[in-house]
Amino acid sequence: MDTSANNDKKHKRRKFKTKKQKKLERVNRTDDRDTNPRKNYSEIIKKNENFEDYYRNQKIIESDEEFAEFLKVLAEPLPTTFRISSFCQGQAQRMRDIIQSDYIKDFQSGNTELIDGKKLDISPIPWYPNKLAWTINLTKTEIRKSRTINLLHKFLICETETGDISRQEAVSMIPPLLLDIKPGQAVLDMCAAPGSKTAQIIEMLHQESGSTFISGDCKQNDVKYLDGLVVANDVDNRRCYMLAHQSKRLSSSCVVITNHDAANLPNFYKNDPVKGKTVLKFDRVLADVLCSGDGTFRKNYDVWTKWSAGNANNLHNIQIKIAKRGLELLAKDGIMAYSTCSLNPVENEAIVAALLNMAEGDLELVDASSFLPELKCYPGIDNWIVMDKDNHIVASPKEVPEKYLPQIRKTHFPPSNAAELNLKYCMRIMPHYQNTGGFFIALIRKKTDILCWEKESEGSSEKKNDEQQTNTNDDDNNNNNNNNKKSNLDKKNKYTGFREEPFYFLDENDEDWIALKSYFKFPVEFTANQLAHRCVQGKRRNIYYMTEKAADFIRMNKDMKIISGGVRVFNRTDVNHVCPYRITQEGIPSIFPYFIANLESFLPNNDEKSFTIVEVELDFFIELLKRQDIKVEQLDQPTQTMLSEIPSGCFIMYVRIRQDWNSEKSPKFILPMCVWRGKSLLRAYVAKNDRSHLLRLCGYEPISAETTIVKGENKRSLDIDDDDDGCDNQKEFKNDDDDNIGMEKTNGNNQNHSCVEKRTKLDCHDDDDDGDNNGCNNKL
Ligand SMILES: C[S@@+](CC[C@H](N)C(=O)[O-])C[C@H]1O[C@@H](n2cnc3c(N)ncnc32)[C@H](O)[C@@H]1O
Repeated sequence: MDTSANNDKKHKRRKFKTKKQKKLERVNRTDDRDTNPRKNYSEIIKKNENFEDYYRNQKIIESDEEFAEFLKVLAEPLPTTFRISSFCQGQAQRMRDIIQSDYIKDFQSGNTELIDGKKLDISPIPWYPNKLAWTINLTKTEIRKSRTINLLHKFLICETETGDISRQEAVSMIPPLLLDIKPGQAVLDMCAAPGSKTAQIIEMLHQESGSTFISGDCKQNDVKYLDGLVVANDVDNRRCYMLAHQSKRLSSSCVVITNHDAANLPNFYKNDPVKGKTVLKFDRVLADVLCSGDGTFRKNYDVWTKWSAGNANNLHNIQIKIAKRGLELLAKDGIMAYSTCSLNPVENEAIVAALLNMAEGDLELVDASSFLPELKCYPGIDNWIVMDKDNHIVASPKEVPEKYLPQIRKTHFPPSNAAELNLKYCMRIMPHYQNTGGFFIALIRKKTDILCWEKESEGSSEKKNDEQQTNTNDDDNNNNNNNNKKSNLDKKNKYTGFREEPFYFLDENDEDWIALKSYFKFPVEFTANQLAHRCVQGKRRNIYYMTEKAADFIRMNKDMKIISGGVRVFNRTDVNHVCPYRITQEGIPSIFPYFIANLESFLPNNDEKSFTIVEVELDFFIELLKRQDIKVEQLDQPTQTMLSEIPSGCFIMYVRIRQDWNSEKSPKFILPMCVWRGKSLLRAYVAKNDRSHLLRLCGYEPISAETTIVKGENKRSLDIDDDDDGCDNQKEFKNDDDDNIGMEKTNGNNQNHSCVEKRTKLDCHDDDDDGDNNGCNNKL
C-alpha cells in the first residue's frame, strides 16, 4: 500500500479516536448530570458576587431593600406550575372544575397539611385567563415526596401524558398569551424545543374548531374547520424529537416540526390561489431565543456557579441574528415576540434597540402592558452598562479591551437614541414580584412588507433559498465564506441527524383515498390533498391529516428538514375489511368536525357497509371505557340490537357531557371515542391515560388506573413536559413513539388494561366478568 494512503488512513483513525474520545467525555459528563441531577442541590451556594455586582450596577432595581428581596427570592426554589389545555373550552372548564372539586378543595378550605414545614398553597395564576393555569408552592421533588398531594400528582402525570395538562413554568406562558394568536394564522416558533410555548400556540389555533364540540347541534355553516399553521423549529435535532413528542401529545394537524438554524432559515413558500408560488410570511413569530438563563436561577441551580457577564456578551450576536431573520419572515402588520429567560439588558433591550435602529422606522414596539392586567412587571430600561467577562465596566464601544473586541460590539451598548425607542414597552418579569422565574418579552410590530435592510441587500431574501449553514456564533464577516466551503457544509449538515422520509400526499385517484372516501362518507370540504403518508414502498400503515396551511407548507417547501407534520388519523387494520383503515383516537378531533353537521347520516344501518357514529348513554360509554373490551352477548338487549346494525370495524361512539356537572342547564360538549366492533367483542380503541381522561370528564375518577404511572415510561413524559429553558439542562429523550417520525412502524396498540374505581355520581351495573363492580377485568 502506498505510504500516502497509509498516512491518510492513520490520520483518519486518529481523527476518529479523538472524536470518539470527545464523545465519551461528553457522555460521561452528561451521565454525571443526568443520573445525579440533585446530588449537589443543598451544597450549591446560591450566591454569586459577580452577578450581584453586575445587577447592582444596572440599577434596574433601585432600592436596597428591594434588591435584597430580589436576591432572596432568586435563591428560593421555584413553585410548580401547570396549565389546563384549552382545545375545547367545554373540556377545559370540566378539567378545571375537576381539579377544584376533586383534588384541591381540601387544601383550599384550610385543611392544609404542612409539608416540610411549608404551608401548602395551590392557587390559580392571577394573570392567566379563566383560571386555566395553577401554581403549587412546592418543588417537583417535594410534590413527588408529599403524601398529601399524592392523588393530585398522579392526576397531573396522567393528564400530562394525554396532553390535557401541561407542566410549564409560569413566565414561559406569557409570550403566546401576549401574541394573541387567532385561529387560522400562520405562526413561526423559531427556537421551539422542548415545546411548551408551541403547545400553547397550537391550543390557541385550535380554539374555534374545538368549540364545534360544544354544541354538537351545529349546522354545516356553523362548523369551524381547523386551519392554521405552526412551524416549530429547533436547531438541535435531538430536541426536535422532544417537540415531536409534544405535538403528538396534542394530536394537532397544524404543526410542522423543522430542524434548522433559526438565524439562517431559508425563505418559505406557499401556493397562493391567484399568484401561485409566493413567499410565505408569518402572522406571528416567536423568537424565544437561547440565552444565558439567569432568570432560571430558581430551577437551574448550576447557573449560580456558571454565571459570568461574558455568557450574555457571547450570545448577543446570535440573538440579534435570529431575531433579525424572524422579522424578515414576519408579514406586514404581523407581530414578533422576542423573549429570553434572562434579566440581562445585553440580551434584551440591547437586542430590541439594535433591531429598531437597523429597521429605521419599519418596526415599532407594542405596548402590551394592558394585555394581562394582573401581570406585574417592570418596564424595559433605556440605559444599561456593559461589563466584560471579568466583570469590569466597559464604558463605551471605544473602550472594549482588544481581547473582547469580537465579543462586545457597538450594539451591546445603549444607543444614543435609546430614550426615543419606547423601550419602556418591553416587559421585565422580576422573580420577587409574583414568585416566578425571571423573564423578558418585547412585542415588535412590522410596519412594512420588506424591511429596509432587505431592500439594501437587494434580492437577499431570494438568495436565502438555500439555508446558509454557517457557524452562527461566528463573526458576521464569516457569513461571507467562500461558496465551496459553504456547499460542503450544506451537504454535511443536510444529513446530520436527519433521516426522515418525506411526506407523500394522496390524490383523488389514490386507491386508499377512494376506499376512505367511500367508507367514511367525507363531505366535499375534506380533500385528499390534506392526507399524506411517509411510506416509500409497500403498504402504508399510517395516514396523516394536516390543515390546508400545514399541507401546503410541506408541499411547497420540500427541501426543508421536516421531522414531523400533522396528526395520524388513519391506521391500517390487519383484518379483512371493506375499508383497510381504522380511524385513530388522536385523529378524532381533526376529523370529527367534518361529520358533526351531518351526524344523523351516520346512524347505524345494517344495509350499508359504511362508517357509523352513534350517541350512547353515559353509563354504557363509561362501562366500555372502564373495561376496554366488552362481550356483546353480555350487553342488554336494546344495546345488542343497536350494535347488530353496526358493521364490524371501527366506528365512533359519543356522549354529550354537561360543562358544569352541577347544573342541568349547562351547555353540553361532545365526547367521542373510537371503538372497534368485532364479531363478539366491542373494544375501546383508546390508550390507557386517554381512557382515564375520558372517564374523568364523564364523572368517574380512575384513581387506581394511575397508580402504576409513576413507574416506567410515563414518568419520563412528565419530565419532558416540564418546562425547559434549553439553556443548560438538556434532557435525555428517546423517541419510541409510532408517530409520523421516520419510517413507519406497526401500530403497537399499547393499551394495558387498568382498574378503575367508581367514585361519583353514576349508577353503573356490575356486569363485568369479575363481578366486583370495579371494572377490573382480570383476564387482561
Ligand atoms: C430557550 S430554549 C426554547 C424554549 C422553548 N421556546 C419552549 O418554550 O419550550 C432555546 C432553544 O433554542 C434552540 N436553539 C439554539 N440555537 C438555535 C438556533 N441557532 N436556531 C434554532 N434554535 C436554536 C435550543 O436548542 C433550545 O431548544
